[in-house]
Amino acid sequence: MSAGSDAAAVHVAVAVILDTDGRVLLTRRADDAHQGGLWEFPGGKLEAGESLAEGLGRELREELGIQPTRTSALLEVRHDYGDKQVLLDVHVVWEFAGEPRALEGQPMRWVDVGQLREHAFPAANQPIVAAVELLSLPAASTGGDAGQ
Ligand SMILES: Nc1nc2c([nH]c(=O)n2[C@@H]2O[C@H](COP(=O)(O)OP(=O)(O)OP(=O)(O)O)[C@@H](O)[C@H]2O)c(=O)[nH]1
Ligand SMILES: [Mg+2]
Repeated sequence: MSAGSDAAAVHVAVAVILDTDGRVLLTRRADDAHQGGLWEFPGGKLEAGESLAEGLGRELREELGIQPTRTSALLEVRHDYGDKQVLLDVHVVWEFAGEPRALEGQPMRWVDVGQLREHAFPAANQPIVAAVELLSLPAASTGGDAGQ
């Protein structure tokens, strides 16, 4: 019937948030959430009638208390978890206002791009990690020296 269609997919705004050193902000999903206990890029489901920019801004305000001020589209990922289909609309947040705080009590950490693969992510995130590794970022963030 609707094979190949993603009409039933949940549309999710996902943010790859960078600091001035080119590190990436990760949060960990609650144990009882879908894909619980895994690391994620902050974000969440769009509400009815909401644009991507509105949804991204709302989710980052709710989860972290920040406001994105410079963003660009990175990629879209469609993934079927079996119990749920998602469309991840991924944007890079190059600049933001405010200081991120884990407002929902979620574990949160800044990681160098070279450390991303040390974290367990939902399966849909693998192409996101690969795309982030290809971004042009400060050399320190790509691992190797790891000096702070
Ligand atoms: N935020 C986020 N969601 C992801 C990622 N990867 C991934 O598969 N998802 C999936 O996207 C879906 C929606 O994300 P979410 O649970 O953050 O939505 P939300 O913030 O609106 O949560 P809520 O329903 O508790 O209000 C979940 O099924 C989640 O498993 C990711 O990197 N970040
Ligand atoms: Mg969320």
